[in-house]
Amino acid sequence: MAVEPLSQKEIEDRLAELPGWSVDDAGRLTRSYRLGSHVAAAALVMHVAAVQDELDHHSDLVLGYNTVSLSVHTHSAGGALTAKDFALAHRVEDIAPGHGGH
Ligand SMILES: C[C@H](O)[C@H](O)[C@H]1CNC2=NC(N)=NC(=O)C2=N1
Repeated sequence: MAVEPLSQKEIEDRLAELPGWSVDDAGRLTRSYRLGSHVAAAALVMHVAAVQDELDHHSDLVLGYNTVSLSVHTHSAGGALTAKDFALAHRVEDIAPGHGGH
């Protein structure tokens, strides 16, 4: 089933429920987390990767020094933001605190 682009209003409403997340200049949903160590950040990357495979929806996931950054849009919707991007963001929000991510 095709996934539809969200309207600007829908994006704004969904962003309001995701503190820390924003839409970047390229129109991608993005957030960076800070963690207690580089290994803790790497563990979060692995956990997010597993969630992304489960959802069959994948962000660009960047491991830095004690940081993890995600940006995501929906390739199959021509790079628009869709409900799939926000579903992934909520799942990441659920797991990040368990790794000390904030
Ligand atoms: C075949 C597979 O379902 C698709 O390529 C999936 C995989 N992960 C994806 N991730 C993202 N971000 N957008 C997509 O459209 C997408 N499509």
